[in-house]
Amino acid sequence: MRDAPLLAAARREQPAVAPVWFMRQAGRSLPEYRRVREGIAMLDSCRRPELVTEITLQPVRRYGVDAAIFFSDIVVPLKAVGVGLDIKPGIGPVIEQPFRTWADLDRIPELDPSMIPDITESVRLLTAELGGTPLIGFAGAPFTLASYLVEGGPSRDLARTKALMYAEPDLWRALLDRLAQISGAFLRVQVAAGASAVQLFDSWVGALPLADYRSHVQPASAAVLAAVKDLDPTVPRIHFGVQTGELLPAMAEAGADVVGVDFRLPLEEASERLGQRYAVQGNLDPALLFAPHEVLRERVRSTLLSGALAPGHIFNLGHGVMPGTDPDALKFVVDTIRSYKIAEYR
Ligand SMILES: Cc1c2[nH]c(c1CCC(=O)O)Cc1[nH]c(c(CCC(=O)O)c1C)Cc1[nH]c(c(CCC(=O)O)c1C)Cc1[nH]c(c(C)c1CCC(=O)O)C2
Repeated sequence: MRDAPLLAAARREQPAVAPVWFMRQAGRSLPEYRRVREGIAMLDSCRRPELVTEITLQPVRRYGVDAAIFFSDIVVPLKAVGVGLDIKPGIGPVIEQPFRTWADLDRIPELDPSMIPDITESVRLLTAELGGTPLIGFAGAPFTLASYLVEGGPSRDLARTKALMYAEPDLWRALLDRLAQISGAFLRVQVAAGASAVQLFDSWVGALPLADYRSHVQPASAAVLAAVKDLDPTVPRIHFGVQTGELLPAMAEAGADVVGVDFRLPLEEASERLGQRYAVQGNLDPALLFAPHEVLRERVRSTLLSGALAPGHIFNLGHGVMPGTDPDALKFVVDTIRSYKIAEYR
C-alpha cells in the first residue's frame, strides 16, 4: 500500500504516472449507482455497510482510478449525534432548526465512535475488497458544516453565517470547536478502520477574506487535521475548498500535506503560492467533461504539465463530477493521463 501512486504523490515523490481520482466519482452520473440507490434515501444509504461498499467500489471498477473515496456525506456525523436534518434530492442538506443561539449548541453533542459502528464496518469491508488501492476517508470542515447549520440549507452568500461569526465571536468559536471535535472523531474512526488518506472538505470557506479565515476558522480546521495526525502521522491529509486561491497557504498551514485547488487557479500558480512543502491536487474544470474529446485531451495535458511543476501532483477535478456527466468522459480522462509519463512532459 505504501507504494500506491496516490500516497507517493502525497509524500511529494513523483510517481511515473500521475495518480487520479475524482471528487464525487460515485453518485448520480453512474447508472449502476442510480440502480442500487432506487427507493433508498441518501442518508439511509450511507449507514448500510454493504451498500456503502458497493457504491464506493463502482467508480473504482469502472474507471480504474487510483483511489476510492468513502461513500458518505459531510452531514452524516451531524445526523449521527442527533441533529435534525435531511438531504433533499437536487438541493442538498436541509436543517430542521437552524443554529442561532447558545441553547442550540446543546443540540449538537460530541461524536463518540460508539455512535457510528456502521462506519467502522463499512471501512473494514471496503479495505478488504480494495486490496492495494487506497481508500480516502473524508469529513466536512467546521466552517462548511457551520454554514449549513446556520443557513439551514445551501446559501449563495453565507450572509447569516458570516453575520454570526462577526457579531458573536464567542458563540462562533464554541460552535466551530464542537464541529472540530465531531469532524476529527469522524476521520479518526475511518483511519482506525483502515482508510489510507483523508480529505477535509472546506467547500465554502472561499467566501471569507484571508484575515478572517486565519482568526475565525483556521484554528478549528487545524484541530481536525491534528486529530488525524495524532492517530497516524503517516496518513496524508488533503485539504480542499472552492474559490480558495487567496487562502491556499493558510489552509496548508492548518496541517495539510496536499492542498486541493479548484479550477480557477493554474496548479503551477497554486504551487508557487504554497512552496515546496506541499503537494497539490486538482484541477480540471468539471464542465470540460461535456466538451469534445480533443478539447478534453488538451486540457488534461495542460493540467498534467502544470501539476508536474509542483513537488507532487494528484490529478482531480477542480470540484465534483456534475450529475449529467457521461461516465465515458471520465474514463477518457483516466486513459489519457495513463498515456503520459511524467518524465516525458516534465
Ligand atoms: C458540500 C458537500 C456536501 N457533501 C459533500 C460536500 C463536500 C464536497 C463538495 O464540495 O462538493 C461531500 C460528499 N458527498 C458525497 C460524497 C461521496 C463520495 C464521492 O465523492 O464520490 C462526498 C465526498 C455523496 C453525495 N452527497 C449528495 C449526493 C447526491 C444525493 C443523491 O444521490 O441522492 C451524493 C452522491 C448530496 C449532497 N450533499 C451535499 C451537497 C451539496 C449535495 C448535493 C445535492 C444535490 O445536488 O442533490 C453537501
